[in-house]
Amino acid sequence: MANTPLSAPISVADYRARVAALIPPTPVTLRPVLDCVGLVLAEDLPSPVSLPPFDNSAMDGYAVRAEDVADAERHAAVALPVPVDIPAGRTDIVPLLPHTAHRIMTGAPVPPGADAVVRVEDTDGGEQRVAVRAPVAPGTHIRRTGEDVTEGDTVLRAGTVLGAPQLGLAAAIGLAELPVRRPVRVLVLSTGSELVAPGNPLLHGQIYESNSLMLAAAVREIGGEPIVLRFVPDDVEAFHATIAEHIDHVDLLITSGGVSAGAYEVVKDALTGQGVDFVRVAVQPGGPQGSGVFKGLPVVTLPGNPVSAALSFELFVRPALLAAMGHEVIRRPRVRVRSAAELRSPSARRQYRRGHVEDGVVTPVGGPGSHLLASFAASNCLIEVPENAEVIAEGDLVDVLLLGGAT
Ligand SMILES: Nc1nc2c(c(=O)[nH]1)N[C@H]1C(S)=C(S)[C@@H](COP(=O)(O)OP(=O)(O)OC[C@H]3O[C@@H](n4cnc5c(N)ncnc54)[C@H](O)[C@@H]3O)O[C@H]1N2
Ligand code: MOO
Repeated sequence: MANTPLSAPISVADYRARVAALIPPTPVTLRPVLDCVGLVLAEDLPSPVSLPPFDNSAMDGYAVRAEDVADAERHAAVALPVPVDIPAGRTDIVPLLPHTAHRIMTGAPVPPGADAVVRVEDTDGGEQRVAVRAPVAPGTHIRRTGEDVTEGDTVLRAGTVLGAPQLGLAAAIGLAELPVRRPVRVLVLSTGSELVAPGNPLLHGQIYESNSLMLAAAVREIGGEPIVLRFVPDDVEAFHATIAEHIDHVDLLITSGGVSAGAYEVVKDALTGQGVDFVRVAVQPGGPQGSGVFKGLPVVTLPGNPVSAALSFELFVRPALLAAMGHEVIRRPRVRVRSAAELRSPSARRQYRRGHVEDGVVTPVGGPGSHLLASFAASNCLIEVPENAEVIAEGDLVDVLLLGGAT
């Protein structure tokens, strides 16, 4: 039985801060480079090597002294002996003697004594002797040591979000593992006796369970590791038994459903008086919320209506999880655009409507109902109607949060 009275509504900002305070930063761990995609670097990285590590050729051709081929022309080639062949990967050093050429491949070390590379296209391609048909200026087609990175330079700063170019750079300076904040581990649990796992037949009165999958996907989208516990029935003992075995291995428990004012509010019944506070946030959808620490485990209980659950995750949980993983940018991009339609919102509550923004104009998608998941799935932004606005007129400016996704 749910019997805790709901307290006065608290603001979106205050509730966001409350949830953020629940989830401490994850520990720093060393992970193989490829397992760091999307994670945040925890320490500055000085490069142990220069890049390039040695002067090397940018072209397949011949390493020469520029002065030896200064008179070369298309119809008056300069002929030079080719005593040495330098494929990429050759590690011994054979200096270039004046009036000779070394055949050299892209990426191979330029021999001491050479100051330019002639492209093979500007020669006859000879192997013992080469006819050079064009002059080159000193320095031509040589990639200098340290041109990209100087040994000891900080190449990646703590706080960098690691994508493909950053991970490529880490490998290029010889690192196999990186210090990162490990992904948050989030237990996702849906409740509700009406819920049926997708793939099974439905009886009248039942619906498919979708919140656990949606919330787990949202955790994964930001680089977290969800563990989905498919719904438990509206039964307090089953709820406690279900989470008991995971409680020591996760950073956060997210539940959906069972937090409003009805008679079978299992989440509320199981967690009231156990470190979790149930409150009302001045937002629509997503009003009924709960959060706290249960037996040492941070818990956020989201309302069950699918759009309420998704939006609550978006507003309160997502920024907290991103911050715990070391992200500095934890909010969605916000832009101010014109509304293509009139919007009505309850007073003293911030409303988030689903919308589609394009070319500076946002068009609402679907109504305000928190069961309208298809409208959410067809949106690319959230329209933020402030607490003090009950009507947004067509053509008025509104803030939208860019979600990406549907275009
Ligand atoms: N008398 C009142 N009734 C309600 C109030 C209220 O203030 N007074 N608040 C409403 C609001 S707002 C919301 S939001 C919901 C929140 O209720 P619960 O968190 O207890 O959620 P449920 O009742 O369990 O479910 C609500 C709705 O969502 C469907 N649902 C739940 N879980 C899932 C899931 N995992 N996958 C798909 N769909 C799910 C469920 O079948 C219900 O239709 O309470 C209002 N009522
Ligand atoms: O606040 Mo409920 O979360 O609107 O649907």
